[in-house]
Amino acid sequence: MITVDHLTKSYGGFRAVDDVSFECKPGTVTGFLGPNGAGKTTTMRVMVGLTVATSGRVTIGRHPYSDIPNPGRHVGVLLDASAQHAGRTGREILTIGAETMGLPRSRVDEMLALVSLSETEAKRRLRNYSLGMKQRLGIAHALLGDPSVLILDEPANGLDPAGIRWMRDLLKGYADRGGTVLLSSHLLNEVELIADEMILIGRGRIVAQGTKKSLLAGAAGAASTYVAGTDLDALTRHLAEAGLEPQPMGEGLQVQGEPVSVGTVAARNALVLTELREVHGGLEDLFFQLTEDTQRDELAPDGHAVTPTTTTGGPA
Ligand SMILES: Nc1ncnc2c1ncn2[C@@H]1O[C@H](COP(=O)(O)OP(=O)(O)OP(=O)(O)O)[C@@H](O)[C@H]1O
Repeated sequence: MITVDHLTKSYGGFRAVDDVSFECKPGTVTGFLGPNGAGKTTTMRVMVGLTVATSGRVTIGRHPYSDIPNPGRHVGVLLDASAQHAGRTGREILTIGAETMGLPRSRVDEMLALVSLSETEAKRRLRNYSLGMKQRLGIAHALLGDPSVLILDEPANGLDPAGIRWMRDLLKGYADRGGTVLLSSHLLNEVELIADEMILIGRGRIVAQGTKKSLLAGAAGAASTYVAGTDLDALTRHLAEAGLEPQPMGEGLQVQGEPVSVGTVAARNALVLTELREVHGGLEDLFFQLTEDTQRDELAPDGHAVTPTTTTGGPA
């Protein structure tokens, strides 16, 4: 169980994470979603003791990460797949991790097999790894100590579609065996497929959280209708008169209203329809809806991005 309790992290006067609270439960994959700069990495860095919180706290299994002896045996962490010595081979990186945690060498071979890195690839130096290979190695490193909690920052970054499917199955299997997974992403459709629970963050604050179903159910106005017919001009006119705001979409129209309202307008005016279906905004639409006023980068009148005032000196 990961518990984030009223966590705030400020850099100077700028709040990168602003009073954030949530829990990640055993047996579930929690997706931590937000646009660039929303505060995901900062939250995860505080979780694993790399950044000191300004206020609030994070515990993993009721203990702060820094109090956990031999933490790699309890918490698997992947924050930056490139943050390893570029001159070491994949096998060397895993071997050092195994030695540090007091694990047998055989664990290295097991992990290489699990993430499908071949013997030849394992002998290559990290600087010659592709991004996807680095991610696989990072996941192997996170799983090395057979932890019960996984904290992964953008683990799908750089994976090809087959790699994403592989990771999805891996993490789902891990959660099904009782593991706790927190993974961040700004690519919502990836997380949508993996996560049981979602936490949406924008500008350092949580804007929504819950299961995918409950989030979509709570999204006002997410559903609209797609309609096409033999006389699109007449259809557009009658739908507009009925206040249904038709907009061209593909071969037909997208309408703000239920299919039954659209069908009724068509029937009253003897219009032939060739298609009529509800259009659901996915999680992505919901995400944009919820974060549209929390986008971190605003444009100055001259078109240059205005970035918040931050301080970078001193310990993070
Ligand atoms: N050491 C630091 N000093 C000053 N500002 C920082 C520092 N670390 C992070 N920030 C700022 O905090 C905000 C949150 O950054 P963070 O890396 O947590 O975002 P993120 O949600 O992980 O974004 P991304 O999806 O781009 O990785 C950003 O505006 C960032 O510039």
